[in-house]
Amino acid sequence: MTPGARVQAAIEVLDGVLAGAAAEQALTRWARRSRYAGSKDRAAVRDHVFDALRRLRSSAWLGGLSDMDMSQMEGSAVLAGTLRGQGADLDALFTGQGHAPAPWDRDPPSGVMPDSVALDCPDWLLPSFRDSLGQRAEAVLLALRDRAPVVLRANTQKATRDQVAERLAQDGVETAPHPLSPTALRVVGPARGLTNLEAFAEGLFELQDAGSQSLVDRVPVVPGQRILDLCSGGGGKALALAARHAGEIMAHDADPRRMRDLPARARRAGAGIQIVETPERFAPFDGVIADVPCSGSGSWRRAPEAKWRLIPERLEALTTLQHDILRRAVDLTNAGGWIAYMTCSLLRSENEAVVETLLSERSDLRLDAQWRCDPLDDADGFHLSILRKA
Ligand SMILES: C[S@@+](CC[C@H](N)C(=O)[O-])C[C@H]1O[C@@H](n2cnc3c(N)ncnc32)[C@H](O)[C@@H]1O
Repeated sequence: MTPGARVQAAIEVLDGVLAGAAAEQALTRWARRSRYAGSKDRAAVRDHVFDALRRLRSSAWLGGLSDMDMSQMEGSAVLAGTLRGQGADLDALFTGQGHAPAPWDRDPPSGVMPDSVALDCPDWLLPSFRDSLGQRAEAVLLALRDRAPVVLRANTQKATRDQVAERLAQDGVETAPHPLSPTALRVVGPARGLTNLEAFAEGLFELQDAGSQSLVDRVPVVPGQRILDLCSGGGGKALALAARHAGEIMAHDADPRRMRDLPARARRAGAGIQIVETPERFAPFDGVIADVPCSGSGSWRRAPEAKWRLIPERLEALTTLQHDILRRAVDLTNAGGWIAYMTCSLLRSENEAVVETLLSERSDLRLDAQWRCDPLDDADGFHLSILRKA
């Protein structure tokens, strides 16, 4: 495909996303009906779509649209604005020749771009970001407009981080140690096809953000403890814990389908993780990880459409669920045990506020530690509170 044809394909995918389709599904559907597209074409179209979604509001503005709801935007204007923001030569891409889009001549609106447009933040969320992050808020919002780094977790159950780095180097993948975790390796340069490597099949590494690894590093587990991962999903946290904990680890999720990859991942990693349907039957636990569902605002670089789909009612419902799950985690923990409350959110209302409410309700709990990171640490945004039950 020519560069212009890739842009046109991305515009069509974006139009679907703006009309309400999930980005991954819209991309898959396009790839299915575009058998002529090779892997480089698919990667280029994907990059265009995700670059545009990370900077949706400012791109629409730069493409000549006034500030408007995403459902009213046109993919062509959004992508023209994204490319304009990247300094691309629009005349060379929007040629109207072959499969390339028609020439683009709309200028950005006159006047100053409003703050929330320039920061690519929904209006209603900007005060919460400022309240949650203080002086870091604007820099973090700007960082959320860029691509996330690709970071691996060396599976230290099988090899040291240096050995994994060396093995990857032999396969042409250059990495550098990430300062946030002793298991984290940041991929330097192109990062496609990592999961096709033999080193991956052998369980030498997993893809996992450095912040996520650092959360698990900070869990106060001691040898022999019996641990529950209450919201296990694909098992990212449970697998990271298993690499450093020789003790029983159980995994649960309200939606068992979310755990379907966990047995294969655990086998590959050489980890023993038991999936349990009713954790209460095995309670009490020495430690419970509650990696609760959240806005995902800390990982909007990886799932940028979530930023635009979040609405106040959904955030409120999530906060209620977070309270409920944390209460359950406390009930599942034995006296003297710990609860690790985790989110990939940057918002106080999902993090400190949830923990403060619980502490005000329960006199048998104390807060042992709190930690957070954000994209300015070269990681996704995460929160961790370690609670101890008396
Ligand atoms: C942030 S994700 C977990 C990510 C996972 N721990 C990892 O590191 O890969 C949150 C998970 O919580 C699950 N969940 C939602 N409501 C729940 C509930 N009431 N109890 C337990 N799990 C729940 C969701 O299905 C989702 O898989």
